[in-house]
Order: sequence, then C-alpha cells, then structure tokens
Amino acid sequence: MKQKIPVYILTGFLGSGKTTVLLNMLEHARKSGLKPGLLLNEAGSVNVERYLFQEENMIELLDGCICCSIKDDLVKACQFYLREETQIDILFIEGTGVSNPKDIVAAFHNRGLSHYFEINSIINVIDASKYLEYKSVFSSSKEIRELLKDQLEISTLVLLNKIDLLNGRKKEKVINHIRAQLNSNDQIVETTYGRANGEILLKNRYIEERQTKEVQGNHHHHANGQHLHSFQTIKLELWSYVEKEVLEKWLISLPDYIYRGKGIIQTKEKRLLQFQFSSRNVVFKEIDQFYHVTPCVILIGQDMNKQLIQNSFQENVYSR
Ligand SMILES: Nc1nc2c(ncn2[C@@H]2O[C@H](COP(=O)(O)OP(=O)(O)OP(=O)(O)O)[C@@H](O)[C@H]2O)c(=O)[nH]1
Repeated sequence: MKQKIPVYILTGFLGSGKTTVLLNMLEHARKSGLKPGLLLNEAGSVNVERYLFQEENMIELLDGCICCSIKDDLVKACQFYLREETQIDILFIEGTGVSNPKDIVAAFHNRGLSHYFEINSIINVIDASKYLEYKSVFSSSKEIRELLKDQLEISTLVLLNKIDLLNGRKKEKVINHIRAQLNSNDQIVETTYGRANGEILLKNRYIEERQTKEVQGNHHHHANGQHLHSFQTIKLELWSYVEKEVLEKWLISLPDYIYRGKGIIQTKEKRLLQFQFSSRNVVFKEIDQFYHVTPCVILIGQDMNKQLIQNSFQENVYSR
C-alpha cells in the first residue's frame, strides 16, 4: 500500500500568526526535499494574501469555514491532491481563525480521507499578547472562549506566538493558563513571527486515540452541522486611493469586537500596499504593482453592523 500523505493543520484565533508559521513550515518542507500542497481557508470571499503563495500548489477555500459550511470542498480539495498529476508529499491546511479543528479532524476520519492522509500534527498558533483578554469573561464572548478551548484541546503542538509583544510577568501568566489545560506531554514553544526549528514544526505528533476521543466530544453545532458562528466578514471595496496614515488611525479606533482587518490599498502615488490589522496593530507592506488585485478592506468581527461601519469608513477614511 502507498504511504499516506502527512497532513499538518494550523489552527488559532484570528490574526494569531498562522500564515506566518505556514510560510516557515513551507521553507522547512522544501529544505527536506518535500513537495508541499496547501489548502487555505478564508471566511471571506477574497484572499488578499494570495500573492504570498504564488509559486505554491495551493487551493483556496473561500466564503465559509471548512469545519462546517464548506466541508465538502475540503474533501474535494484533498482528493485533488491524490491525482497522479497533482501529487504532493506533504499537505498543510490553514483554517480560518474561527474554524474548529475538531471538525476538520472529524472530516478526515469520517469521509474516507484517512485511507490516504494521516494527520501528523495540529498546530495551535496562539497570540500570546491577546490570549488572556480573549479568555476573560470580562472582555470576551462565550463563543470565543469555547473556540479557543476547542482549538487548544485537540492541538498537538502549541506555538505561543507574538512573544515580542508582551513582558515577562504576563508571559508567565499566559503559559500557566495554557499549561493547566494541556496534557503533560504536549509541547509549548515560544515564538516570534512563528520562527521555530523545522524538526519541531514538522515532527509527527499523531495521537489517533486522543484525536478520535476529542472529535467525539461535545462541541457547539446547530442541527444542520453549522457552528454557532456570530463571526462575520465585511468587505469594503475601494474605488480610489486611500491614505495609509488615515486608514491606520481609523482601524485602531474600531471597537474591540472587530478583531481582525486585512486588505490591499492603492496610495495616491499608485503604490499597492497590503495591510494587516491584528493585536490592535497595523502593519503595511508594499507589494508588486503587477499583482492583479482589486483593492479592498476586509474586517472580521462579531455582530458587526455593516451599514454603520461603511458610513464610518466613508466619513473618516474616504472624505479626508
Ligand atoms: N509583532 C508580531 N507580529 C506578528 C508575529 N507573528 C505574526 N505577526 C503579524 O501579525 C499579523 C497577522 O499574522 P498572520 O500570520 O496573517 O495571522 P493569521 O493567524 O494567519 O491571521 P488570520 O488570517 O486572521 O487567520 C501579520 O502582520 C504578521 O506579520 C509576531 O510574533 N510578532
């Protein structure tokens, strides 16, 4: 029988650093002579980070979560990589920041994929600078707290990322909090920009018994199999240039229930800039002019009022 394709699932809340870790893992896989395949899942209708993976074998699964509303797409995408002409040696799956990895694992066990694929590791990338806030009953919702719990329970490796953004005392508190929820042999690795050694990232940590138990556990679905998602994605189309500083100021002023922003803008000088808004920080990066993309702003949050946000954007960003 042919060897099964090893699968690595990246999980973690919005903006924790999954894509950053994925880029490191791809580099490690290549150095080991492996041909990687990617499945990238975005809750919105567009992937503004596509340009990062232009050279890769990549399938985008957009407009829903592979753990619930577009689970069939996940199965089809995996089958694509089984064809002779598109064969790969290793598969990386990045869920959306609100996907429940237990359901992704369940899809592998229940939909016949486990004959051909073997989940080697479920890597939970945690934003160490926001973790305590997201777990607090005072500053977070029940849905986020339970999602983070589910993401942690099934993971086989925890990357405590964004360590550069917090001080020693807070770090200790976060580690104690996480350790209390893990099995003693689970590994926690502190990272900045997801940098960890290839052996740690690509280690086979598959624990079938535990994964099967975890996926049978109780988590939160509607009868139709959808999560109780109150998360939404809003896309603001941009028809003219945007000033970087004005956009940054507006993003930072957004209410706390808007956790994540990303997108591409065109400046007055016709430069294309990608921006990332996470951990209440905004980072811009210049991208290739020849990259075909329609500038837009994507926001992800809970119970957002699209009209209000659009009006605020018009008033504060466009009319400046
Ligand atoms: N300061 C700091 N920033 C980081 C670190 N890791 C990632 N980032 C930045 O955080 C932002 C979000 O990182 P991503 O890797 O896109 O996060 P993600 O988990 O894929 O985000 P989603 O698309 O919401 O799922 C980017 O601007 C990264 O460069 C880190 O360790 N420290």
